[in-house]
Amino acid sequence: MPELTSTASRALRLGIAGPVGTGKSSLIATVCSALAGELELGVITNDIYTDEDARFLRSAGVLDPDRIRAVETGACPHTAIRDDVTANALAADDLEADFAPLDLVLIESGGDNLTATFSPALVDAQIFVLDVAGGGDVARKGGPGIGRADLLVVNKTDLAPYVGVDVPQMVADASAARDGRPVLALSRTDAESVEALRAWVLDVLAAHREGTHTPVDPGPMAPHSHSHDHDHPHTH
Ligand SMILES: Nc1nc2c(ncn2[C@@H]2O[C@H](COP(=O)(O)OP(=O)(O)OP(=O)(O)O)[C@@H](O)[C@H]2O)c(=O)[nH]1
Repeated sequence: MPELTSTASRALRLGIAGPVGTGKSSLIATVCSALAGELELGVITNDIYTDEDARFLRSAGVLDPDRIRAVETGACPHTAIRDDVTANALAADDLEADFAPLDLVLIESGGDNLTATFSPALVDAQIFVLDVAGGGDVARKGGPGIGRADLLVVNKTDLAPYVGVDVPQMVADASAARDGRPVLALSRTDAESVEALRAWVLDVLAAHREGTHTPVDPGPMAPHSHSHDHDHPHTH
């Protein structure tokens, strides 16, 4: 049985979760562009049956393609980040062994559900990503990731005028749902917001290294069913 790396000595493991299409892969590309000059980075993607997200990130040219690994999760992508994290933990350990010493490993969830969260056994901190195109109301509806992820990102703010969303109101609603935990309005086209994301990541990394950062469990996802798995439709 391979020995898992101790949390004290290893890279910060940062999970990125959120519904399909909210911009998780793009956010990872943005973080890599912003930090690749100063940190040693690795990326793990989770897809149901493909390595599509890993291929997108490799083609983005923001990181050595060998530092981007794909975990194919099968029918329940949230299981691999929450219930049995072995495949992801081993992929992170492999990346760290191959490119030692790494500072930061970003892990993208498969993201088929509004309430998917990472286990604190896999990641030290997690970002939950919403976008303005999903509507201003979604932040108010809550859920474990929206309520208790270490950072909530309201993404694609450049699209707000086109979808009729009031970004300050959406951020205020999200902040209220989070009891003051941080909320960041982000667009990859807004340099100031990208700088704020970079600063947040560096703050968490500094706390991780000092041993003052405590991983938090946002809580389990809501009961749900999988209709996309035609051979084995199921609820859990
Ligand atoms: N306008 C705008 N579009 C964005 C931004 N970030 C991402 N997108 C676009 O949103 C779409 C989805 O982005 P992805 O990064 O693939 O989203 P994802 O959450 O990784 O998607 P899945 O992996 O399918 O769950 C793509 O067309 C991106 O180009 C942004 O800041 N502004």
